[in-house]
Amino acid sequence: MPSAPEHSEYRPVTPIETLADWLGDEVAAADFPETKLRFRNDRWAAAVGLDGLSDEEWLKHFGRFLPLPENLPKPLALRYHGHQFRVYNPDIGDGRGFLFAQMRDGEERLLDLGTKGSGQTPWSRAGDGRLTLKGGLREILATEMLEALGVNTSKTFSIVETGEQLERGDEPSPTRSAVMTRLSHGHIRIGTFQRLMVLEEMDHMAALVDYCLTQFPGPPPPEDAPGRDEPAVQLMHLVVERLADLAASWMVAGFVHGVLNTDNMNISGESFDYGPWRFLPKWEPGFTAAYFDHQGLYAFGRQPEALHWNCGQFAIALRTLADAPPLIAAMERFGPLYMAAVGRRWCWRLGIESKGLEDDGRLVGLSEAAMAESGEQPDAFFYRHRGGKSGEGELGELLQSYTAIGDDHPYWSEGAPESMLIDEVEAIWSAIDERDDWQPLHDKVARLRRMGEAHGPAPVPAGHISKNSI
Ligand SMILES: Nc1ncnc2c1ncn2[C@@H]1O[C@H](COP(=O)(O)OP(=O)(O)OP(=O)(O)O)[C@@H](O)[C@H]1O
Repeated sequence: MPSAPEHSEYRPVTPIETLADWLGDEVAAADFPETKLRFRNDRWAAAVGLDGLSDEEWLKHFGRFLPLPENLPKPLALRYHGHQFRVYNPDIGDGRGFLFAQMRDGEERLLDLGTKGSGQTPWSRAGDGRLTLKGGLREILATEMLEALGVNTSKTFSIVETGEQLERGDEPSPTRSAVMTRLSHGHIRIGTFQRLMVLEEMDHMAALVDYCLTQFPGPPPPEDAPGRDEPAVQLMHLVVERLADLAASWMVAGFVHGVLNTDNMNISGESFDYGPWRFLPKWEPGFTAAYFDHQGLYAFGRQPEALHWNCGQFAIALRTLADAPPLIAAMERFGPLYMAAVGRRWCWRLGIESKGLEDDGRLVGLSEAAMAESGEQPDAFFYRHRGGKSGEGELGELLQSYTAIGDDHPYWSEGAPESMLIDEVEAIWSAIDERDDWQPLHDKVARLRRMGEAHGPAPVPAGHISKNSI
């Protein structure tokens, strides 16, 4: 069973303070016409000592963003650039969000509370700075499902409905508005580094490398890695390790993120920004989530390559601080790390003990072929084969050679796996939209958390922080 952090004391800290002058711009939250509490993540609130807040206090914090945290004078809209669908865009940045507060959890890990839909900033361009309620709902569903499937994801901490009518091209409009608060270890993106490279702010880049190494620590590079004493090289290795594992975790979850731009890549390795995401209805590498992804650039099966490409952009930014060969050596680890992580996580989801790269790789390949041929929905496949059960032919034989980890959670014998297909997402939204009925959402979240309990913690790369330890 995952263990809860030792204590739950809320201690505001702002290690970002020393970088704030050049990393962001102070902004104010929008003055919303109303604030209605729609979702408070009490599980994670307990982990950071905020579960004692009354609903009224909660709304003040996460609807009005008051009082301002003691050490962070004002909310900070963070500056960044990024490659969007491989085209460099220097005009982005937090256009509808800001860093609201920083805390440390019971294990001294940094946690950020960031917002989405909290109003306009210097980076809003033509945007209204708002988030739709449906967008907020989709963030809850994606993060809860992914957390239960062992993905290192940001957490949806709060959704407050804000009483505005928004116009959107991709939702029937006018549509309801919301402000979200997101909990994650950090909000430093690959695009944050790209911006510093383009603006030739080398001192800032070095300071940001130090910040990331200190706040999101991990193991040192392998013994034989060239340049392993260089901070930039160390950070490169950590990001390669994290993103290889992240890519693997999405594949094992059957998840298609949809928008794998470099501004959506967190240095902490956490998955975040859930827009047009989908879970696979069947095993199909070409399955594309975003209606605007006409080339299928971020299709399900291309996600590992997309993250590898993004690591390349990170290396190019760090090239201003380090030589190329050590950065290339780090990049070269992505493929093998990804393969190992897929095998490890595949076995974890099947409830069997890993047998090492070769057998696990074969198991993954045979499973993929079986799903592709039968059209079986991936959640159903993993559930049916849990503990190495079932399976015909070569796959069945191989599965039988694995040792089951032994499951005693009732979830595994109820016969019905949880999934998160688009029809269910739309049905949950319809209940809210048509009848203001939030019960289907709360029921779904409870079932997903139960599935998470049944799975237990996923294997993560050695020495890395994982926030799914509640
Ligand atoms: N309604 C909006 N108003 C202002 N800016 C917006 C709006 N929607 C998106 N943006 C900005 O467009 C860029 C890309 O949007 P994207 O959807 O990737 O980010 P986001 O979802 O707003 O934030 P995050 O990446 O933190 O989840 C970002 O700079 C974002 O702030």
